[in-house]
This record gives sequence, structure tokens and C-alpha cells, in this order.
Amino acid sequence: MNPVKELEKHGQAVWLDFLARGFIAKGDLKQLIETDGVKGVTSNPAIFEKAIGSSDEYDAPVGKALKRGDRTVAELFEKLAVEDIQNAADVLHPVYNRLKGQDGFVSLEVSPYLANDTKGTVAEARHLWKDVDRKNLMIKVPATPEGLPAIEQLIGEGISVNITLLFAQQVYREVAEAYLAGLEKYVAGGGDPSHVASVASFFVSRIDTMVDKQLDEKIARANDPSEKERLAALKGKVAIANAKLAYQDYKRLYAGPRWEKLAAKGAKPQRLLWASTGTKNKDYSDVLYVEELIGPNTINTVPPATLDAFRDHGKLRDSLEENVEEAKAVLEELARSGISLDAITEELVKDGVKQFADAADKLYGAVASKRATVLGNAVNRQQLGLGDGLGKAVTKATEEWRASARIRRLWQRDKSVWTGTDEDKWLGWLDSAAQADVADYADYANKVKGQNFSDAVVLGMGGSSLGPEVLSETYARKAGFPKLHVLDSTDPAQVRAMEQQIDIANTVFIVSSKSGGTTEPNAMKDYFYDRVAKAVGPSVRTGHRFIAVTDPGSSLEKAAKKLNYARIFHGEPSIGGRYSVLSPFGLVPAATAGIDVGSFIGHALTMIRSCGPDVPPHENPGVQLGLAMGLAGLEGRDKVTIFSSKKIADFGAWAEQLIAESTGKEGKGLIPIEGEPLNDHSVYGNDRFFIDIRTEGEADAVHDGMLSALEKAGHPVVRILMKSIEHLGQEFFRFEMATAVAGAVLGINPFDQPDVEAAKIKTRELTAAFEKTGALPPEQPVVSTAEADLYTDESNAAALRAAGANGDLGSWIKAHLSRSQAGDYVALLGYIERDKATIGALQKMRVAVLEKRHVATAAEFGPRFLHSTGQAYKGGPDSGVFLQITADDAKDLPVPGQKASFGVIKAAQARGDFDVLTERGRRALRVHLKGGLKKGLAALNAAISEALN
Ligand SMILES: O=C(CO)[C@@H](O)[C@H](O)[C@H](O)[C@H](O)COP(=O)(O)O
Ligand SMILES: O=C[C@H](O)COP(=O)(O)O
Repeated sequence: MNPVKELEKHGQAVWLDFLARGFIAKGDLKQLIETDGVKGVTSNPAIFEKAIGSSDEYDAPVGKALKRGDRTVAELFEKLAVEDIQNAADVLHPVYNRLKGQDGFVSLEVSPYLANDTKGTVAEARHLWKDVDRKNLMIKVPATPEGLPAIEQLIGEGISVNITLLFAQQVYREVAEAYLAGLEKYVAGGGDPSHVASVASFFVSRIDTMVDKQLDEKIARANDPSEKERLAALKGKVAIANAKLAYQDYKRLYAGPRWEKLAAKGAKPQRLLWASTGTKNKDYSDVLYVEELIGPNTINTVPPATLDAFRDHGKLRDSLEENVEEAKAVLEELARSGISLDAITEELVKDGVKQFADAADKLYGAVASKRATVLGNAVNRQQLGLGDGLGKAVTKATEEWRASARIRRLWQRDKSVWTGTDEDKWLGWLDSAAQADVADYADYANKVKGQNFSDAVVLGMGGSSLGPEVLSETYARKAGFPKLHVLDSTDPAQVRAMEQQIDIANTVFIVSSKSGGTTEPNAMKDYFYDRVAKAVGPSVRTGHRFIAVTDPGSSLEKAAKKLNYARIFHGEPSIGGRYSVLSPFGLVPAATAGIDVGSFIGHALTMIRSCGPDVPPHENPGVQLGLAMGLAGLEGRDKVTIFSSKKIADFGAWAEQLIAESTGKEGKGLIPIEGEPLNDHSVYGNDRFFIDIRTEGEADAVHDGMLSALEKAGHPVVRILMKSIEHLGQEFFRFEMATAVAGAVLGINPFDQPDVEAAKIKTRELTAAFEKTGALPPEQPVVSTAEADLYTDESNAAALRAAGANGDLGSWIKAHLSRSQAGDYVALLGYIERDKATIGALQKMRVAVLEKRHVATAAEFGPRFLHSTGQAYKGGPDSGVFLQITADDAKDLPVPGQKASFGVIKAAQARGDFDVLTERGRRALRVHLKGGLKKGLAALNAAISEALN
């Protein structure tokens, strides 16, 4: 006699609380059906976690699924789960048939992340029901307050439901009510209820575990031996008593006129299913929760070990209806002892949801890691060398992020991930790539190709220009498409240089401005419109060489319409400029240059999936990088130093604006250091966090040796290896996610830029004054030398004089540079033409400062940095020592339709910027070079060298 099989004689069905791919494939389930009379299977996130997470039997199926195209971790898991559930359902199908649909079911649970989301639960249940597509399926829904309405809704749609995480008798009555009401709706809508099945999974052993713990505490505290005995007698009794009383409710609920009406139509009662029936307390019988709960029309779903134990030594009797009065007494006694079963069951539901969510985190982590293994280098690799201290901090934060579901909340646009201000309104970048209209870009690109343009010039600033700049500098020119250029300057020489580089009559201009109101793109657009009109004639033809990328309703859109621009692409208002590269602000220039947007986006999506809401923080590359950057910043390693390899040399300029503008505010933040050549480890202070990014095949032994030396010296080093430049989009997203995460760690809003606005306002005031008076307000140098006029405010001047600044340039530079201390950075801010020679000149100066003063350095060009690092310089930590460099323009350039020329605008921008820096009490000195730029820079370089020696 097999006791398991004998259970059916007592009217109880045994289901198996277990599932795994090989177990079904090898015929083990079939065997149990045959030998033990098993009549169903239940699964839950913990079961799948065990199956998938701790075996390699899912590796091949994951590989197979990904061969047909990448998918999210959630989709991948779902595919595996659906296949397993279908296989189990098919093995159970003969049972289902033989018992005429009365049994033979397999259960699949909705995501535990949806336990408090009615709508989400209903949607997922419908979709799983459809995907599994088996009559003998039940969808598991938890008996949470939000789960209950979902149950009624689903039953009302004819979907069979297994209600899980059910602990309390009262909730059981509500579950039954939901079932009855759902059935009534279904019948009223013409449905045949005989196809609908449901079970109420009443959890057992967990109740004893929690009650016993409280009893033990009371026993330990009790003085009276008889009291101790009374309490001890309750141990291991409460769960069974609770279940027995629920069964009495079951009998009552499925009798009487309301039920009879449904039964007459073919409805089946919702059976009670005993779940959590593996014994947890070793002092109790290992078949306790089977032997004591045997009764008709019930199910016991048991884990394999309990099944084996019962088969071996289970004893059968109709126990469920024995001693019902005694069961009541047990619960009364418990209440008298001051232990609230209601409180315990309420706690158990919450705890159950958490346990399943924890299991799902592990499960998704395991699937994410299998996906990453299969994808290999299709996802750019990232290696974090963080050292002990930072490494531990990141591990701790990773767990905190997991436990508080932060990555899911981030994707759900929950502003409480940050400061709770308005961050939820700025998260459009999360799905801008997925929403890109690839076909439209392809069509547009074809049209561009058809026009045989020689050049394409993006006119924009910061977020609207730096992404396109990376594209233009990374990708070789595509055959048949124009060469892509970017202009982001008001420097007259630079504007002129761009004009000279292109064939003006054969160029398409992309005017890019999210707001439409930014000074620089407006001046540039007016200038080039005028130049094109002069070159090609009538205005309609002129307009046709212009394209606008701007947010809907902006002033740029209006102007573009008026001037018959060839096309207006709308930006998405919920994406800030610096997060906009995977939206039209990056994709329109990409398509114009003949970059295959479909493939570019395709690669990016792989990283986006890797950083998805379903990828727990530990496996999530964007979260890992962000936690490391943010926590390093909190430890004082706030100089995020980026080394970009030759092939992707410009990437750092984009990352710099993203990190600086997002995090540098309220006196906090990260200061990106970009373009500073890798040096000997001895020149770096302990304020650094290094990121090295390169493509495969760019190995450089010397560089690697120096990086390893940095790591050995205790600096955190992150290494990112891109498969090829085609995978650039992945880095755009990784860094966006990392920056958003770092912002959360730093406790700031990473989506505003209050201090950029401050400089813009100052500049506007100055240009308005110019428009009125024809001159910028006069200013007085603090000293005038043969090489330069020096400007600063009183307090900086006093400090510099006290540090030895006198009548010559060298003394001022020396005094100024000597203000930089460990943890500071020196930023050279040149409002001069940006070209190879000037970049080289500033680089030389910064390297000298780095090597002599061992502080981080930046070499920036105005006005472009105003839309980038300018935010952090003014709003971030007060650790900057700023040397602004200006010079007279050899030749100015008028802006059509306004008094202020490019030279005047640039001068106003430099002054506006400087004023805000000094107003904020920053250490700043402005050097206005004399005698031509080349000579002036040489003199400044000499002064810096002298000052440093
Ligand atoms: O809910 C059902 C069946 O409907 C079960 O799969 C249920 O989740 C399991 O029995 C329990 O999670 C197992 O709990 P436990 O033995 O870990 O306490
Ligand atoms: O980073 C953004 C720049 O400030 C430019 O803004 P915009 O796109 O509104 O012109």
C-alpha cells in the first residue's frame, strides 16, 4: 500500500509543490502521477529560483531563446517558465481528462512584484493565461488587499485562479466571496462555469513557525510552571487548528442557495489547498501537515521530501474534521495568551510577498547572468576594480537597492528614488530608444542621401550637440552621405572656421535646441541662414537646407515653420538635453550622417535591457557603475576621471556634461575630469575615480600597466570594453543610468541645472545692456601687465595679493595656482577658438599643473562648457580653482538682425560666467590675453611654467 496514493480514497488530492525542467523531461513527474496518484503541480518564484538558479539545465534553453533575438530578463524568465508550465500541463493532461476537468492542474504565479498592484496583476494574469494556453492551468494570485479584486476580475473572465499566500480565515472568506462574485459575473455574461477552476492555497507550517516563536518567548518569560505548560501545549497546534476551521467555512460557503445556483450551471467549488506543508520544526513529525489535514475535496501540495516521507511512513485517517471544537479551543487559548493570530497572519502575508520578491530577485539575477553569458561581448563589458573599502560599500548599497526595489522604482518613475521633487517628469530617456521610429529615420536618411549634400552641421549646445559630436568624431564618413560637423560656439573665429570647412551651398544644417530659446543656436542659425540665402538665393530653397530638432511648441519650431525648414523633429519634453542622445537630438544627426539608426538602436537596446527594471542591482551594469561613482563621491573620490581610447576619444566630452550637469549642485556632486592624459600614479591625489573606456583591439600595454599601477596604489578603476564603435549607444545608456543612480546616492535631483540658468540670466542682462547702449558695461582690471589684463572680484584680489600677487602676470598665476590644495581641481576656462592648436595649448598647461600640484585639472572651452561642466563648477563642491582665459577677437562676426555680434555674445557669456563664479565665492581669476591669441597663450604658458617651478 502506498499511503500517498491512498489519500485519494479519503477524497484528498496530492499535488507536487515542485517543478524543474529535467524533472519533467526525464519522466519523473509522470512517474509520480502513476505511482503516487499525484494530480497537480504548483510552482512559485522560490521553486523557479531553485530550478533555474542552481542548475545549468536552463543554459541551453536560454541560449536557444536568445538566438532568436535578445529579450529582457523578465521575458526570458517568462519564456522558460511558460515552457515548463506547458510541459507539466501536458504531462498532467491525461489526469485532467480522466477526471473530467476536476483535477490535473498546474499553477503559475504572477510576478510577486505585482502583489500590491491590482491592474498589473490582472494584466499579467491575462497574458500568462493566453501564453500558456492550457485548460488545466491555474494562475496564482496572492490574497493581498490588491490581489482580491484581481481574483474576482479574473474569475469573471473565465480564468482559473489559485489564490496563494492565504493565512487568515477572514481573508479566506473574502477570497471565497471574490470567487463566487467572479463566477456570478462570468455566468451573467454567458460563460460556462464548468471550465473555471480555483483553489484557495491556505498556508500552514509558516503559521506554526511564527506562533511557536512567540510562544517560546512567552514561555521563557513565564514564572508559573502551569502557565509554561499551558503555552507549550499550543506549540505545533495552531496552524492545523486554523486550517481545520477554514475547512468548516469551506463547507458552509459552498452550500446553500447562492452556491446551488452556480453549481446548477456546472460551477465547481473552490477547493482548499494546504500549502506550506513541509515541516520546518525538526521536533515535529515530517508528515505532520499531511496527516492532520486529510479530508474530502481538499488538496495538499507537498514538496518532494514530504511526499517521500509520507510515502514511507504516512498514516491515513480522516483527520480534517476531527476535534473541530478542540481546534476552536486552541485558537481561544492562543488569544488568551495575548498572541494575536490576526496580527501574525497579516505579518505573514507581507512577509510572504517579500520572500517571493526576494526569490524573484535571485531568480532574475540568475537569468540575467545566464543572459549575459550567452550574449558575451554583444554587451560591452565592465569590470569594477574598486578596492576593499569602496567595494564593500558598493556591495552593501547593492543589497539596499535590491531590498528596497530601487531599480524597479526608478523604472516606474518613482521620484522618491531621488529627492521627490519632480524627477518623475524627466525620465523619458528610459524608453526613448525603444520608442525610436526606426523606419522614419531610414526614410529620412534616404531623402538626405538623395540630396547629395557634402556637409551636415549641427548647430546646438551641450546636450543638443555633444552626442552628435561623439558620433561625428567616432564614425567614419558614410558613402553617399554628408560629412557631419558640430558647431557649439559663439567664438567668431570658430564660426568662421566652420564656414570655411563646408560647402555652404551644399550643406544641410540641423538646428538643435530643446528649448528653442538658447542664445548660441539662435545666433548660429541666423548667421548660417543668412549665409545660405546669399549662396543659394530665394528663401524657400534656403529653408529647405535646414532641419530643426526641438521640443513641441518651442520658438525654434515657430521660426522653422516660418522659414520653411525641410523638416522639424520633435524632442520629447520629458527628456533633459543631456539625456537626449538616444532621442531625436542624437538620432537625427546620426541618420543625416548615414549611420544606420536601426542597428545603432538595436545595440543600445541590449544595454538598456541589461540595465532594466528586472535586472537586480547586482547584475545591473548601470546601477553598479552608478553606485560606485556615487559612493566614491561621498568618500571624497569625486573626480571621475575618464580615459577614452583613440577610437572613441570624444566620448568623454559627452559623459563629462552628463555627469557634471546632473550631479554638481547644492555644493555636492561629481567633477568629471576628461581629456587629462593618463599619468604616473604618483601625480594623483586620493580624490580620483578612474574610468577607462576603449574598444576591443585597442590594447595598449603601457596604458594598461599604468592603469594597474593606479589600482595597486588604491585608486578605484573601472574598465569598460566595447566590442566596437557600433556599440556606442550602449555606453550612452550605461552612463545615463549610472548618472541617475549616482544622483540618488548623492541625494540630489540629477535632472535639473539651476546654476546653468544663473549664468544664462547674467549673460542675458549683459547682452540686453549691449543692445541698449552699444557697449558692455565697463570693467576695471585688477592689474594690467604687458601680456594680459587680469580681472577678479575684490575678495579674490585681496586673497591673491596676500599670497604674493603683485604687478606681473607670473605672480598672479602663481598665487592663484597655489590656492589649489589636495582634493581641489584647477580648471582652465578658455573663451577662445577651439581648435587643435588651442586644445594643445590648454592641454600643455593642465598637464603642467597636474604634474606639479598633483591636483585634478580641466581644460574647457567657453561657451560650450557652460552647458556642461559649468553647472558643477558653480553649483558643485567648492573645490575648483578657475582660470578664465579670454582674448580680443582678431576679427568679429556680426549676427544678422541684432546689435550684439558673436564676439560680444561670447564676451558677455565669459563675464556672466565669471560673475556667477565670484558671486558664489569661488576662487577665480580671469586673464584677458593681449597681442593675439597665439602669443597670449604662449605667454600664459610661460607664466604657468614659471609659477609652478
Ligand atoms: O501556494 C502554493 C500552491 O498554491 C505553494 O506553491 C506555496 O507557494 C508553497 O507551498 C509555499 O510557498 C511553501 O512554503 P514554505 O514551505 O517555504 O513555508
Ligand atoms: O544641454 C543643453 C543646453 O543647455 C542647450 O539647451 P537647448 O537644447 O534647450 O538649446
